[in-house]
Amino acid sequence: MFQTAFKYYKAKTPPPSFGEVIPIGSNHPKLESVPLPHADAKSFTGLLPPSEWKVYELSGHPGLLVVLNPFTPTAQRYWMVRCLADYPSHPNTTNQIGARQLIEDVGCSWWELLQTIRSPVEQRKFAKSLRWVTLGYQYDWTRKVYDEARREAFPSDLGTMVRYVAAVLGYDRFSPEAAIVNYYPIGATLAGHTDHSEDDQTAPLFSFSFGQPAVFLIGGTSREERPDAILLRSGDIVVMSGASRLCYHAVPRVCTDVELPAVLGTSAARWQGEDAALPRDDVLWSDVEQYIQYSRININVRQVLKANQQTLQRSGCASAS
Ligand SMILES: O=C(O)CCC(=O)C(=O)O
Ligand SMILES: [Fe+2]
Repeated sequence: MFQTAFKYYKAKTPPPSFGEVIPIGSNHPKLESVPLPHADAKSFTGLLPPSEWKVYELSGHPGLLVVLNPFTPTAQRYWMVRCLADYPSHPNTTNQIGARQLIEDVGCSWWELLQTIRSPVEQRKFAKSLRWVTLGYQYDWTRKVYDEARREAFPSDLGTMVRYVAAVLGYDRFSPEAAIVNYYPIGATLAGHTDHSEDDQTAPLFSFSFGQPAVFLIGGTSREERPDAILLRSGDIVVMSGASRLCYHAVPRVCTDVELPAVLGTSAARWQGEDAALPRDDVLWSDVEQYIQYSRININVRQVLKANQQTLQRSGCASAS
């Protein structure tokens, strides 16, 4: 059932109908509003006051929470810039092995390397080939484990923001220790999987989406269960907690607004406006904006260790899925 839905939403011809895709923030019968445990929390720069957040639980998927974009446009740009200009830098690992060595040898960032490519065609090709960066505990994709020997500092701004969001949602003890930043050029997909490499599989996953919209499939603990499809747009947050923490999920489609019902408006409205401040003055917003017009970025944050656990248990650890 999961694979059938994945193939349906991935298909180019014929393209899928979005009729059954649940838009966050709508009056959809499957979106149950949940009251915030800490709606009175004091505000945090770049986020709306929690009393204004719209938080839902997806019916049939207990623990699967979605927060309608609580970010200001300036904060959206801030996180996009961090994901492009800062995070793909040494010592973080990226999928671009060749570039990774160059970045380490030359001591530049991925973004700086991108700017040195003069041919627009080659530049876009290089930009589109960035698919992931790991933060904090670096993930070993081959062995499907985190590596105690490669525990890097978790970016403090991201850690602070995630801890705040977690606390507002009632997860005061959540500790951000690893993140996978996923980069999806339009048309890219992420196949069905569960995330079970963490020693603590009870702590929720926090997933932040920026840029172009995506269809996100959430199923059950087996691939036989029929998934639901939700539409994630820039700034939306997904929390996989409780019974949904170990459920199958996938991203079968990253698209542009043109493919979506017009009532949803334009994604760019979520990151345009306010002052044009950027976290770094060596980054041109127009370059970031160009990238984000054909891409989605997802920051997927995990707690790896159990409460009071100091280091990874080398023996345990997860097998592939
Ligand atoms: O891109 C997404 O929304 C999901 C990413 C994901 O599931 C993962 O990184 O494990
Ligand atoms: Fe995942």
